[in-house]
Amino acid sequence: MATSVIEHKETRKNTATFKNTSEKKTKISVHNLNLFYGEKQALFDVSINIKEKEVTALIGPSGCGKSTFLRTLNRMNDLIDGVNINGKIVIDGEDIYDSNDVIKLRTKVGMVFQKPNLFPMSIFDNVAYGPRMQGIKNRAELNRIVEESLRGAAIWDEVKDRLKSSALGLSGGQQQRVCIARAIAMKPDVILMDEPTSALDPISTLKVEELIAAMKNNFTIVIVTHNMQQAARVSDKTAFFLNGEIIEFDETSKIFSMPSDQRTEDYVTGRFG
Ligand SMILES: Nc1ncnc2c1ncn2[C@@H]1O[C@H](COP(=O)(O)OP(=O)(O)OP(=O)(O)O)[C@@H](O)[C@H]1O
Repeated sequence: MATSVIEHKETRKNTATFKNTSEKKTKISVHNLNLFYGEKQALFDVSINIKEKEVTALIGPSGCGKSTFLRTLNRMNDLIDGVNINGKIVIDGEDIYDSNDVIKLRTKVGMVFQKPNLFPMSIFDNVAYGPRMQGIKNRAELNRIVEESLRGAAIWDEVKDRLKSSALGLSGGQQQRVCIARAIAMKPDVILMDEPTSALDPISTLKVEELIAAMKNNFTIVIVTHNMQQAARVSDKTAFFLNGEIIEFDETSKIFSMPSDQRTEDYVTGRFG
């Protein structure tokens, strides 16, 4: 009898612990977001809560608004003429469109693009570029940040003996990991990735995918991908976009095995897109 009470208590304790660790904080909260390129509406009433330290994949056919949505999260669309946005994007409790400090926002929400876009300078200078722009001049401090960031991007061992060489001499896959190191060097909370492996060979793709999986311990990651297997491999949650709307957003395992909407099912099973 006594044993069964203890067992019961143990079970309850374990359940409570499990519940606490599985409830992650919302990092990015998007409410009724609409975006127009001039007259043309590209996003329709998009609402989504993105959890901290998870990987969220954005999938959907070409032209459905995935990249447009991704770029709203660090206001990259502000750079495009004629863009109009309404709705709300709240990161850590602040509406990002309320502040004029876009530089602060882009420090907190970093970005990695489809093609590696390193500067024509050394590996070291590429990674140190952002911290230097922030005013860090101390050599030891810069050395530490560069090493830490390259380690964080799982490329330190490959480049540690050639930090002074041109970054453009690296392979495409290595360049993309240095781009990730360059993003990490700014100590962001969130990293946006727009099809980061679409220009890479399968082995480099695998390395970047492994890296993304490891990075979610430290960052909130939102990734646009056309590759269904990639979304299934790296992400915790998946949002399916169609014609500028989110049709379904759920656990990745559910989206790929038991989606609620027929259109999601048609897309993930390759019936269109
Ligand atoms: N700078 C722009 N000016 C005008 N229209 C744009 C601009 N960028 C994107 N669009 C339009 O907005 C819609 C959404 O495009 P977006 O690039 O966000 O889609 P996507 O889902 O990321 O596509 P893909 O998978 O092909 O990259 C498309 O109709 C596109 O033509």
